Amino acid sequence: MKAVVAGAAGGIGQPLSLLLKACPLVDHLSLYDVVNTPGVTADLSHISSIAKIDGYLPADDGMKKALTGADIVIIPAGIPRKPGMTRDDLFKINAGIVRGLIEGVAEHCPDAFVLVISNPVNSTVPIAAEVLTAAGNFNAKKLFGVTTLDVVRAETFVQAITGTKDPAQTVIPVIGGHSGETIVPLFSQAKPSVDIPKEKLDELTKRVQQGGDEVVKAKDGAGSATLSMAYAGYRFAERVMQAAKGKSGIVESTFVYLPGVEGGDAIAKETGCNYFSVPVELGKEGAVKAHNIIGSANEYEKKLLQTCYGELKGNIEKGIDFVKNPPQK
Ligand SMILES: NC(=O)C1=CN([C@@H]2O[C@H](COP(=O)(O)OP(=O)(O)OC[C@H]3O[C@@H](n4cnc5c(N)ncnc54)[C@H](O)[C@@H]3O)[C@@H](O)[C@H]2O)C=CC1
Ligand SMILES: O=C([O-])CC(=O)C(=O)O
Repeated sequence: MKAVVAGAAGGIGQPLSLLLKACPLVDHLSLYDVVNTPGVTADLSHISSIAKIDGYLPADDGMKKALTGADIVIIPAGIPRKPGMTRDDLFKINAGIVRGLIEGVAEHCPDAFVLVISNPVNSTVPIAAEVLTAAGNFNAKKLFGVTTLDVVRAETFVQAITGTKDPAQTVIPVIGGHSGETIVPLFSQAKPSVDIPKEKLDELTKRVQQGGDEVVKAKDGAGSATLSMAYAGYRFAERVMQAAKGKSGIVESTFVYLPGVEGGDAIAKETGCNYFSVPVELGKEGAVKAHNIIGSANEYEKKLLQTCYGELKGNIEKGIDFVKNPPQK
């Protein structure tokens, strides 16, 4: 299993690379960034784990060297938010960064699983799909927008109510997109079920929707969530790798191109969105089945979903348009 982190020297990239270096599922870890990869690579190379490690800068065909032979590419490259910004404000810079990296994926490792962390995820995943389609090798089963941090936050924040010892034992689907009101936690579908007092539900839901803002505000100009994102990104990557190696029964909420995944068409029809985060069953080939749990949402959640659809559709169209009608320089 060769794993690549693109944006490896950044706030997310470094701790994510650390977790992957220590992961027994990874045989070879390649780091890619436009700055500082030699230092991060040298540092991690002293860790006595299985994974062999190398790192590259753009010079001397660095992207090609990093991506060639990759089985999984995780992308946290791009600028993070500062207070007062929305994720959509990152589009101008990050859209081009993701497009460039995905062009590299299409050329050097078209069969790899691709996990997009770079914001705005609601638009960068459609960008990735369009670039891969234009290159003639888009496989929707292998392209994922990483929305695991929303799930991790829901698990964590609900603990104040459930009082469970281990928050990760409560599974809460978080569906929709990855920004503000497009993030829809379905606490009614928690397993085991949780009983949330009516007066606390709104506050809890908003905290999950605005979890990113909470960290941006606390970091006060020094960026957004990096450590919790590295944890969440690693958790999702680990599950994709476990499924690829044959482990069955893994289901994770992730942002996928619905028409390309079994069971996705009905969800796309119902939501009017071709890209949506839903619980997805993972297998050797990637996303093998999208679970439609929208019908089970309660009235409160259905209202949240109605708000989600309109904004998400606009974000998706913006990403598609960026590739189909590139802005003039
Ligand atoms: N999906 C999610 O849940 C989350 C997404 N994010 C997003 O992740 C992205 C990264 O955040 P941070 O690590 O905090 O930012 P950062 O600025 O600390 O790191 C980004 C890294 O990307 C590198 N980079 C820039 N252009 C590149 C290119 N063309 N090729 C390779 N590397 C390139 C930079 O040199 C830098 O090292 C942001 O867009 C942020 O909004 C952050 C938290 C959660
Ligand atoms: O809020 C941000 O900009 C970073 C992010 O996506 C998150 O923490 O969920």
